[in-house]
Amino acid sequence: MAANGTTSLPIIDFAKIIGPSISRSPEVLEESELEQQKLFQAFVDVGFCYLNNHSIPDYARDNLFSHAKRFFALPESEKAKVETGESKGFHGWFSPARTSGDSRHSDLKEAFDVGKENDPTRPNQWPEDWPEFRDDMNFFFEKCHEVHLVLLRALARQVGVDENFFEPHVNEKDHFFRVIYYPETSRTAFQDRLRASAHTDYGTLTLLFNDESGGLQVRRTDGTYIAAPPIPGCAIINVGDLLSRWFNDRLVSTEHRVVEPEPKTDITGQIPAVVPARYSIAWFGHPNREALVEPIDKCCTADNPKKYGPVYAGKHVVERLAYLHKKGQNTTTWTDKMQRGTDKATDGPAPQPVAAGGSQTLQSSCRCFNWSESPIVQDSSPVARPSSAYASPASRDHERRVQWCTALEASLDVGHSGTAYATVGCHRTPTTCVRGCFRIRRKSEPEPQVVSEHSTAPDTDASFRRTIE
Ligand SMILES: O=C(O)CCC(=O)C(=O)O
Ligand SMILES: [Fe+2]
Repeated sequence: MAANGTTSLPIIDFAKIIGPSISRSPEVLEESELEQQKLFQAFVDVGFCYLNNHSIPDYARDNLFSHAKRFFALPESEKAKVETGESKGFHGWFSPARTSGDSRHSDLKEAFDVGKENDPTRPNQWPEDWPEFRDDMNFFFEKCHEVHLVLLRALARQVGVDENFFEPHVNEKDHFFRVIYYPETSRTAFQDRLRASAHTDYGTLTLLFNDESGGLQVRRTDGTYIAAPPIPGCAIINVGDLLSRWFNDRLVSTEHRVVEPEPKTDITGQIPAVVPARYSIAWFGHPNREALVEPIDKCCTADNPKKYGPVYAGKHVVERLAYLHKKGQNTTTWTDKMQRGTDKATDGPAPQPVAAGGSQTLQSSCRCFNWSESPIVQDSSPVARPSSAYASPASRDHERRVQWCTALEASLDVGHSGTAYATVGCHRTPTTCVRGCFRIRRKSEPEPQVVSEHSTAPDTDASFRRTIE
């Protein structure tokens, strides 16, 4: 399935958009306004564009490509030291094994994923003794955040809302940043598999930086794909599902994929049997985990009535990441099953009942934080666990506990507001609570019930039962 067709994605000039930050002459203002309209229209028409003069230095991109080459060339045993997973906050090395949900069709790739640095709820995992890798990724991460903010402001203006509308919803920088490696592969492998199967991105805007290999394709509304080859100096920007939802689908979150690059003959005139490796850098802008994403009123009209209810960004993203990790990298199944438009639910099933007593039976859909470990989501299986598994060392102080509760709420309950609850809790005061789990209730639920034999005192600390609006 070779990539073919020429691109018709619009090229947007970022320098024009930010022109008024340098000069407020009428020409510059007008040029900026026109370019912002062009950006908006590109996202209405195809959900993708090239961004020229994006202000992120070439050296920063090149540094990341160099790190990526070195990282992915490490022995598996080294990469495995920072392997990702749900319990690792989805940060770290995404191994080829993780793409083998169905090895006949799984993607031909691996990746290295990080979020913002110093996130207590989802710490990044970095390879040892390699501070430049960390620093260069973090630098790039911040630059992308800035560019993305400018673009969001431009988009907000186009629908007549305050240009800072999105800012408070993305200021936590809960973004997802990945360098991707598509190994050298035989051409025949592409008969059954792609480098990245068709998917939409999850968040606000994605900033994509490709090497020269090619192979990215973007789906048009008529179902055909067009090639989006790299253009020197340009990033590729596309709309994610949550931004599309905010705009009530006026902006489209478009399926895309990475296929076999256009075959090139070698000096003997033959098409080589092997396709060289490909690298790319993908920065996925995400709303804050607690952001409630709901169509902007101005985008809901008689012609385009409101299509979605509110959804927590964290829920959307975490569920999709979990799905990706469980099923392998081939996300087509998700796209089929949870196509935007059918994934409208805002509330999931009621919280699972939990057995009280010396051991807690956790339903498969429940998740639990383990207080004795760093505050990251733990998968819990439907097995009885001794309550000691959740015992929190008494030495942990109140502040840490509150921080942990907030983290839990943000990345677990909000992240799984439809399906997963931290169910068991001691609702005693933080100073006397000796257990690591507690229950977060949604506003629609009754007051938390005391379910543990430890919970004889009333819950007096609001931080333990912050209501999810
Ligand atoms: O590598 C690419 O060009 C595209 C990657 C992509 O679409 C993704 O990871 O979401
Ligand atoms: Fe993508």
